[in-house]
Amino acid sequence: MKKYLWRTPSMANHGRSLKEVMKCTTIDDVFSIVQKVGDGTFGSVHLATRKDSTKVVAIKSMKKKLVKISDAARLREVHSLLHLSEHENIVNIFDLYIDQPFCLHIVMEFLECNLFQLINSRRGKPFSYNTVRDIMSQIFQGIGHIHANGFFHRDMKPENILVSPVENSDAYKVKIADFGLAREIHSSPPYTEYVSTRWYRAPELLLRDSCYSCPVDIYAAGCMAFEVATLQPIFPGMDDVDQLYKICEILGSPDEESQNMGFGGGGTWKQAEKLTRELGIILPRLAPLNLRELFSSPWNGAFASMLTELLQWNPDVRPNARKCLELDFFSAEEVKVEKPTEVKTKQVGKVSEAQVSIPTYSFQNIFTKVTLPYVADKTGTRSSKLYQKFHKGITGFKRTFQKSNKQKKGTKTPQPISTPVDRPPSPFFPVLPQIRPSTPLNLKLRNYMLSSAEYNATNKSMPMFMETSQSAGLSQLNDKENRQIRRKSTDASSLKHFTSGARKSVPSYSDVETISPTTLNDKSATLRSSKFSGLSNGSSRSTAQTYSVLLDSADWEQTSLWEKSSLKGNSDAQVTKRSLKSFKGEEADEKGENDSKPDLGLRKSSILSSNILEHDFPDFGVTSLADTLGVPGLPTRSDSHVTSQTIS
Ligand SMILES: Nc1ncnc2c1ncn2[C@@H]1O[C@H](COP(=O)(O)OP(=O)(O)OP(=O)(O)O)[C@@H](O)[C@H]1O
Repeated sequence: MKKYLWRTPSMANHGRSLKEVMKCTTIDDVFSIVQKVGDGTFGSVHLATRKDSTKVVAIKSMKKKLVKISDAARLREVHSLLHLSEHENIVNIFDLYIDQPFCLHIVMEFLECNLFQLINSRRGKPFSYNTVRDIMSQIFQGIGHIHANGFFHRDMKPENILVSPVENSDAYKVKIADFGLAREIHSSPPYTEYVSTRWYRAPELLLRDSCYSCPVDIYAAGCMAFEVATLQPIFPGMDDVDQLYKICEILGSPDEESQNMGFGGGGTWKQAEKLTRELGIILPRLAPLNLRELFSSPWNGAFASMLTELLQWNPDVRPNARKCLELDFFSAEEVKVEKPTEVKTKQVGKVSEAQVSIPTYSFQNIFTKVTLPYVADKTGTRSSKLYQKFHKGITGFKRTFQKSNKQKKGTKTPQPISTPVDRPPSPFFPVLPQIRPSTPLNLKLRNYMLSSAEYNATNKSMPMFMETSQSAGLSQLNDKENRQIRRKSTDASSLKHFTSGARKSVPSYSDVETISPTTLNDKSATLRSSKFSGLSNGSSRSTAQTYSVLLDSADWEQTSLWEKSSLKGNSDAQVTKRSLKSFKGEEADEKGENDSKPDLGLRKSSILSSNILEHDFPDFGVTSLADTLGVPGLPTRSDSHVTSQTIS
């Protein structure tokens, strides 16, 4: 069947409406598809060339078919693209095409990779101070333009920032892409509460405030600034609860008492109390870490101050994009550094008694154990290589694999480290093994786990994170299925409330609920009691200690092996697998019930809440479960959770 296309007139003049679409020829007549360069929740992106010229473009083909042509105008992405004027830090759109079964194609300028791929390609080698500044400045200029045009993006994350190296320089051209969630500032709230990717989700979104606006983009930019400088995410939460906990650990809790216990935290935010009460959760009371103390020079100056400004709990006090560009970080004179400055962090001294232990926040640790057999390019310049290869007519790029100089004769060639399962290998850069993020939480959890083992050995009950007996916490807001799961778990359990301000006996949490494993009559109880039976008697302490030592060693291969063997013979292996599948939303997918991929994070959060074990010990629980199935047990970046792309 011959497919016809409709296309808009040139997008050079923005502000046109889709009524002007024109019927034209088939897409194959216009473009030659070279290869796939990206795959997101809503669209797959291909590198292509126009047949009538050598022009290189990227074509994003939306996965969901339109029912009728006019539906295209209702898509957020199209709506915002049609209304945004051109800007050098916003990806430029050339044309929109709709073919006959009403599939929408967005033809746009092609950039070599996204910021996440660029960060990965650094293989642990930090960008220079000036490069970080340049990248962030372009991001803020782009955000400023979006906001000035009356929109906010709502899904700022490294994957949605496109980057191309500038020829003959170590600078990058940076452009914001993916307006699939963009919303008009002056549209009336309430807005969808569940938007944006978790790691970059602002506190107001995490706490389900339905009246949010541009500051969500500023907060996300703050998270990205940290990531560009340190090459690792600042808050890699495994679910929404874990996300909030990680934020509290670094920014301190948003109440006055906690903020007064340290310096340079995320400030106070009165609204948090109301929102948490409505959600039925209690935030842990943690003192802030002083971001300035985390970094070494020159990062501990204007850069750390900028982070403190951007990552504020209260959205109303976060600076707008224009003010961000006026911050010292951008206005200071160029920092002359011969070599890229490593973002080294040092151990922070005790801030207050409220913090049981303040961990060493060392970025160095996570890089030392990883062998990296891939090389990107001997010269380090990628742009020219890409275009050279491209123009020679090579349609696919093979990753180069080089023998290490240090390799001894006769030893085996190191094998490439497998790439993360949720991310296709980048065609341009080597994809590095997913490096286990290291935040203070890991260490805290270790301490918590050990102390909990000790605690449980005497009390024979498990602490439950953050939920009150009256509420189902964050999970309560989720879909019917999750409410059922929650009810099952709550009904079956006898919840007993006890408060313990003594964080030394049950570390990390101020208000803790206990739930007896013996009274839980569901799968999660079986799972949990079998999994943690070890922790409540003497022998299991050594298991926890072994695990702790392994984690300390940062030898993830050994740790993973140990985790696997510790699960061996577990009669609940099937339940475990099912549990993981359901938290990944796979069961629903298999049944075709999860078409629009709604609320995976909440689903996960909810199921984790009902299973409790992963909540209490994310490292212990989730990593083991995931490794059993052969998938990385890390919080994944792939969960961009949105309910709908159409304008409601
Ligand atoms: N213009 C472009 N040039 C090069 N690569 C691109 C371009 N646009 C998108 N990509 C690549 O494709 C990936 C997916 O694109 P995009 O984020 O627009 O899709 P999506 O379905 O909206 O994703 P998400 O799951 O974040 O909603 C990006 O992360 C990027 O790597």
